[in-house]
Amino acid sequence: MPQPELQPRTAWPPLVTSPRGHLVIGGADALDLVERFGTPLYVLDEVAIRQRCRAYRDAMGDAGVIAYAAKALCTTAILRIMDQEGLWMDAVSGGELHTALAAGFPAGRVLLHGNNKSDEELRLAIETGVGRVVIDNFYELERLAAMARAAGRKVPVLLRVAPGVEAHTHEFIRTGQQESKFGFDLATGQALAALERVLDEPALDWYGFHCHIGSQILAVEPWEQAARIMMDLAAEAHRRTGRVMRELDLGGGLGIRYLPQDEPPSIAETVGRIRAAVAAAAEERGLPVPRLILEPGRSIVGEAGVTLYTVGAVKRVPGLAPYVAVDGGMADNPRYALYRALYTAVLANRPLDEPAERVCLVGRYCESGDILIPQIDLPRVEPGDVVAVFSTGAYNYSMSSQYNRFPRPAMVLVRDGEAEVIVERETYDDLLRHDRIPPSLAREG
Ligand SMILES: Cc1ncc(COP(=O)(O)O)c(C=O)c1O
Ligand SMILES: N[C@@H](CCCC[NH3+])C(=O)O
Repeated sequence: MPQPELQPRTAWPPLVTSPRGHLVIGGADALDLVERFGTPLYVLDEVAIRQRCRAYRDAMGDAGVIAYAAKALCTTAILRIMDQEGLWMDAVSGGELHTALAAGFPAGRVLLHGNNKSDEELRLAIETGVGRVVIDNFYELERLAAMARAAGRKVPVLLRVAPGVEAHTHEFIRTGQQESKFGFDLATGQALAALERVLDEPALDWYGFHCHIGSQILAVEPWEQAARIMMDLAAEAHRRTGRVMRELDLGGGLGIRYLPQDEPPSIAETVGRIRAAVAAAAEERGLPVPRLILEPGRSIVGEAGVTLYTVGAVKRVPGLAPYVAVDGGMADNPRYALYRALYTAVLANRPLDEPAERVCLVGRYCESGDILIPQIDLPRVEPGDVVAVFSTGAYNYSMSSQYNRFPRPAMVLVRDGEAEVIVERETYDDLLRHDRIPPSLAREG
């Protein structure tokens, strides 16, 4: 049988090894983490997260604010870090807002998103005084206005617009196209109609427009294009209403490195070029430069995360790439199943060994699509090896499930070799927490 040509061991992520020859994450020996906390284990490098927060803040300077998109990874400890780093936060549900409040995150620095916000969510936003409600549609606009009036509040708002920018990313994570479910349509004039309605409403305080073009974007041009489109809208709004847009929110979406060959633009370059594009577009249209808001999620926490798994069964069939099954899978990382997203990995217990075979890394869920990495070159894998999958900090835990009744993994935060649990490993009893056997099913006798 012809053997595939194996890729040499990757130089990225820069592999740091311990004196025992194991992978080091945030100064900690990965095998020590496994011994203490078990697998599967989400490991987050605190220093890497804080560095990215600072890179964003430094690049933004006094031009605006960075609102961490909590959908990428939302736990109280993570939001505490975002608060300490002086970021705002983008919450997309009552649950994320509740998590923020539980973490002591100031409501005044929260933006509330959502294309179908419930009355309860709008009420919570009004009562807690969130910094901005990003209105998505007319139905929400009228309900928010009525609730704000009833509460005697003036609610600060942004209007979300579908700008018609096509970002080159998976269609399921593209959001800026005209036919998107999110936001007021630009082409048919709905965005301006919404603005006129908001300006008529004393209980709503209009700050500006918002758009988000997609996620895992690896070029800056789509934001530059969005900046021009949104400033055209601001100019038209000014002509029609005489009102100046004070803020422009261009959403999140900067991509990260999942594979060695991925080359996302840096945070500094991305924010610098977006700032320049907004300033130039404002000047060309004779408008003041609006305060800029960006909402990065993945690019803050994605590369800071590594998931550790223990290898169990290895199925070797002549003529087929071996299946290497680990003790997690699509329920802790559904991104291959959802988007065919690719990852890279090493054996954490011997990361410097040269690859010896091309394997398919699968999970333990009862689905053939339960694949973590369809093809990866690894040293000859044995049961008991520990696999480290890189760049799992974003949209892994936040999209995890208890499918097949496997409890969710724990999450630890590491810094300078010290590890602390920030999400406890779920137990079998946790799986039963919301189950009820109703009286009609109670056993007789
Ligand atoms: C409105 C909005 N803002 C911010 C984000 C964060 O995106 P990312 O994690 O790609 O930076 C998203 C998700 O794509 C979003 O829908
Ligand atoms: N969940 C997606 C990104 C969608 C972001 C939310 N608008 C992912 O894992 O890539």
